[in-house]
Amino acid sequence: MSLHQPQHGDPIVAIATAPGKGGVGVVRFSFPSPSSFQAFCTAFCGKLPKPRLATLLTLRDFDQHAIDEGIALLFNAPASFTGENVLEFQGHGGQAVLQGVVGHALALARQLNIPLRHAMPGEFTQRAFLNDKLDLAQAEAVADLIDAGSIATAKAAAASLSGVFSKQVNALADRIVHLRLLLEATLDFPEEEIEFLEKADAKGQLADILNAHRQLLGAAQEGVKFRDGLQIVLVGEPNVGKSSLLNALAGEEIAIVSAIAGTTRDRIKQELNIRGVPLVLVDTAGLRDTADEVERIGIARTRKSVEEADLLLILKDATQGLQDALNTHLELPLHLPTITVLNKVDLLPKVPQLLNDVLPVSAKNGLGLEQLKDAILAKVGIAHTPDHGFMARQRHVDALMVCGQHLAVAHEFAQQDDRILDLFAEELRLAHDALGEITGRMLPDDLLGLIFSRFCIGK
Ligand SMILES: Nc1nc2c(c(=O)[nH]1)N(C=O)[C@@H](CNc1ccc(C(=O)N[C@@H](CCC(=O)O)C(=O)O)cc1)CN2
Ligand SMILES: Nc1nc2c(ncn2[C@@H]2O[C@H](COP(=O)(O)OP(=O)(O)OP(=O)(O)O)[C@@H](O)[C@H]2O)c(=O)[nH]1
Repeated sequence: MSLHQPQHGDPIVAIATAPGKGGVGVVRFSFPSPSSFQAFCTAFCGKLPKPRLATLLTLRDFDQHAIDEGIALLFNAPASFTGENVLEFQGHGGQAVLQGVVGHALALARQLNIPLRHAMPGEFTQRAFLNDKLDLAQAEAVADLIDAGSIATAKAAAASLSGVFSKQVNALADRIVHLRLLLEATLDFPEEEIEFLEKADAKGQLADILNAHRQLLGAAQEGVKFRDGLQIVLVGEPNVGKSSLLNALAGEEIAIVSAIAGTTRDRIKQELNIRGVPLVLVDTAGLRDTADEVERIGIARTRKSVEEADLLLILKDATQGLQDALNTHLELPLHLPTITVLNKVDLLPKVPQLLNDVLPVSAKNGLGLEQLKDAILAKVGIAHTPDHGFMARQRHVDALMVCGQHLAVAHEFAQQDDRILDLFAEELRLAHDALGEITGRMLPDDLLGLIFSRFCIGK
């Protein structure tokens, strides 16, 4: 964070590629002012590169020593990612080289009296948002795409980035606006209001809106699961094969995220994905009493994830029979969907006929695992294949919930025939505003700032 308040009007620079070594690394600049952009590019590149044409050049410091050889790519406003004037330098992917490039750029800008500074996290995307290149849900999808831990999650985020989610939000908003306009027009002619509204089928329109809202909310809730991972709680006596099942489920599908250095790995939480849907398996064996302070914190967290769980997997040992009582000291939420899994059926002479919701598997030889995966996704209501879903955040679901509450009140008003049209209209306005929070049309600046500050630098 810089000491002074960052100005949206400053030119910014950042290394756009991930820290570490890579074949190629990219330094990206965004300039609001075309004149300082031209002055800077000419000095920095030795000549002004042609827009959108890869230009090979050697960057030199003030003593004419080479800093790096690379490719410059220039985009004039507004046809760029940020909507401003953008210069990219694609150099060699080492931190010393790239930091050298940035350092030289800052020194050169100082000499030219151009207030170039390091970009804050998310600032490039924030500018794209401010310049109407992306709406807020799309900008958030940029961060989610980068964070995606599986191809399926990445596809869902890419769908949101391309506007699949935003389009549906906007379509719903348009329908509400249409009805609002009708109501406003009617308000001016109170004598004819009832007849007028009946003719225009205001109730029918509202029913359609409620329907569209319900579908969008469902899809968004699914989208949140794509993003945050489904919480699955695994319970079972010692030795029934919890670890074995986990490994078997993980197989080659173990989440890419868990391999990223720096993501803290709870022993009792395992991230994996099933058919590309991210899951967090919470092993309740970790929920024992302990005097250890750190462990206690971990346990408190685990308890919380149990409370928020989407599914309970009860694992039993087939050689022990189904009868044994589940001895768990956990108070498990009763409303949780449950699947009982009978493990080690390979040890039985034949696979038993079982009731619904009890699945025979063998973690050892893989029997029943595909059915278990189907059952898990079905139980938690992931109906869409990742190819058709989009990614969403809890923030979006919350806004859709608020929208739904206002639509429900509007619906009640619509059932009454006396003079409450203005209340009906007001509820529609509030429903509409809630949708505006998703696309960023109705969000205060500080909240916007908070959302973008969670991006990585250079994004
Ligand atoms: N080198 C490079 N690769 C990148 C990015 C980048 O900024 N630089 N991106 C950064 O995230 C992503 C691509 N996103 C981009 C989105 C829009 C525009 C752009 O220039 N848009 C203009 C022109 C559109 C056109 O030519 O069709 C515009 O919207 O007006 C560029 C990149 C991933 N790859
Ligand atoms: N035959 C057979 N053995 C299994 C199967 N699954 C697990 N086992 C064996 O059962 C034993 C216990 O398995 P684990 O996966 O360690 O069980 P756990 O529930 O994680 O055990 P705790 O960590 O003690 O709670 C091991 O010897 C496994 O090889 C199975 O499907 N078939």
